[in-house]
Amino acid sequence: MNKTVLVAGLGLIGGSIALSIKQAGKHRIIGYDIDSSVLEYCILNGIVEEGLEDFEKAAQMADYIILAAPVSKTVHLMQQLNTFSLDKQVIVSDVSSVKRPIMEAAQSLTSPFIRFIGGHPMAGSHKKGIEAARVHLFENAIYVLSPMYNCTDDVVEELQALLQATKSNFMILNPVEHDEMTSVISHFPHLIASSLVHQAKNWQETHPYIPKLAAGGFRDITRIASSNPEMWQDIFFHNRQGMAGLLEDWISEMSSLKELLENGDRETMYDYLEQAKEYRDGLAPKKKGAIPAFYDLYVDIRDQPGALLKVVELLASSQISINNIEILEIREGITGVLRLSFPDKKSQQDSDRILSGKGYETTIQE
Ligand SMILES: NC(=O)c1ccc[n+]([C@@H]2O[C@H](COP(=O)([O-])OP(=O)(O)OC[C@H]3O[C@@H](n4cnc5c(N)ncnc54)[C@H](O)[C@@H]3O)[C@@H](O)[C@H]2O)c1
Ligand SMILES: O=C(O)C(=O)C[C@]1(C(=O)O)C=C[C@@H](O)C=C1
Repeated sequence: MNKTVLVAGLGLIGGSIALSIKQAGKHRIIGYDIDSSVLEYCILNGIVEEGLEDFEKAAQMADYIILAAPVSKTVHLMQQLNTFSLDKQVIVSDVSSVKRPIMEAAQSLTSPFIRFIGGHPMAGSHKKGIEAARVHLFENAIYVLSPMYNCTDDVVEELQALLQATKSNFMILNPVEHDEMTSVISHFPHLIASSLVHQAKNWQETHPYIPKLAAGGFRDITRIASSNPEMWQDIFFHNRQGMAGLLEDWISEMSSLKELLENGDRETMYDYLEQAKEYRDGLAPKKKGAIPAFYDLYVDIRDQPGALLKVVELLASSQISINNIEILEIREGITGVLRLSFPDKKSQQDSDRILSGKGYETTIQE
């Protein structure tokens, strides 16, 4: 009989994990969420086989539990789990963006039936909720696991076998290493993105055309400021010491930059920008990591009605599969460029050849 996976918290992340496990077809999936309309949606759309409003009952049915609520709520769910009467081993994991509070809560788990392995899939979106869940969300992403001391290798391997359905790449990290690195590469950039938006908003009071001038650059660097405030305040709260430390670094870096600007030192400024470019270019999507491993091709489709359909048809007729399509606007409401993401370099290059052969202006993302 198939083992049962309980996903508790069926939003963007829990929903995406449930969808990928369901697609792999090896487990029975049940769901628990504090919001009954989310459970209804999941049942209606076949994301879970059963939705339960009683967490204890759901936990008793499960062989695996994935906790996918906001960080504070996940800590609370872990405390609840510890009081439940369980009668068989259950492997429990979470998806929280901060690991220290989770692993501290894990140390207080006294139930002999629970094996806890912290988890964090390093992919997501600025969207929230079950409607935003996607089966391929974690494909090629890093999935961090932090096993508790009482987890033997076979328990970790068993969880990995389940999460293999997400097609992500596992990395074992301790919670301290995890939090230090995600602070730099995920949490702090979010804080800065929000602060840039506030700066623009303040300037708008005296410069009313600011929003009209907000072009690609501002939109790219502030996309994540459109994320779920509830989730992010929780992350910042649980990682407030890390954030404060990074803010100190940042303020000192900004002071040096200010000096550089005031001194009009063009050569040093050039080096500063060049070094940043080199490092950023080295994070190219094809290198697996925080940025998903896709091979992108940009196709100019301005003034070409029906171009999306034509492009897809051309590639489909050559049996090329596309991982993702995004229509990038050159200006608000004006379609400019298609970003096509492919699973491998060959598909990217073949598509480039086919489309440029048909007169499309294409650019490969290096
Ligand atoms: N959004 C991202 O990009 C991202 C990426 C990786 C990890 N995470 C982590 O994933 C977790 C969930 O984030 P999300 O983006 O899926 O949020 P979300 O808002 O899309 O979904 C959260 C879900 O949890 C449910 N929920 C809230 N409290 C609950 C409780 N006490 N019991 C059961 N269900 C409860 C909500 O009803 C909702 O359906 C967070 O811990 C976050 O740190 C988020
Ligand atoms: O792509 C986004 O919008 C995200 O913010 C995803 C992102 C990140 O890369 O920082 C956000 C939080 C997570 O815990 C993991 C991934």
